[in-house]
Amino acid sequence: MTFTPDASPVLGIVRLPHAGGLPLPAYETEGAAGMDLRAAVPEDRPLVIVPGRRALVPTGLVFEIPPGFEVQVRPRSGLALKHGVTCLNTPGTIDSDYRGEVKVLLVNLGDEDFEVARGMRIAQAVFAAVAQASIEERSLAGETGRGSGGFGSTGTA
Ligand SMILES: O=c1ccn([C@H]2C[C@H](O)[C@@H](COP(=O)(O)OP(=O)(O)OP(=O)(O)O)O2)c(=O)[nH]1
Ligand SMILES: [Mg+2]
Repeated sequence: MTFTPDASPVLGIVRLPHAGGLPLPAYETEGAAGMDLRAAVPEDRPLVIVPGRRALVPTGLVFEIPPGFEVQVRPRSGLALKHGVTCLNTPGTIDSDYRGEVKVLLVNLGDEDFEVARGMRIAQAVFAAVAQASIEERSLAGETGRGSGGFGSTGTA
C-alpha cells in the first residue's frame, strides 16, 4: 500500500497559556520557506545564554503535524551572523506524532552574553514532506560507480 501525503496539508497549532499574547507563527514573505518561532519566556525574566553555553527555549506551541510530514527547526542566519547564536541540533526534528511543546535548543558560539527576550524570533520552522521507508536487510549492496568513495573522493577544486 502506498501512502500519498495530503497535497494541501494543514499544520495545527495549539498556543499554550505561556504563549498568550504572542502571534502565531506565519510566513513573513510570499516565498518564505520557514515560519519564525518566538521565545515564550516570561516578560520579566529574559533568558541569558553566556558564551559557549546552550539553552532550551520554550515556544509555547504544540504542533499537530499531519502524517507524511515533519517540521524542521532551523537557525535564523541573522542571529548566527550578528551574535554567533544558532540551533545546536540543527535541523531539529519535530515528529508528526509529537504532542509536546516545541522547544528550540540554542547555543551561543559568540563571545558576548545573548539575551533571549519574550517574543524574540529565535528560529524558523520548515514544514516538509517526509517518507518512511520499508526496511529490507540485504547481504550485499548493489554496485555503483562511486562505490565506497566519499569524504572528498571527487577532489576539492
Ligand atoms: O529542536 C527540537 C527537536 C526535537 N523536539 C521535540 C520534537 C521531537 O518530535 C522530539 C524528539 O526529538 P528527537 O527525535 O530529535 O530527539 P531524541 O533525542 O531522539 O528523543 P526521543 O527519544 O524522544 O525521540 O523532541 C523539539 O521540540 N525541538
Ligand atoms: Mg528521536
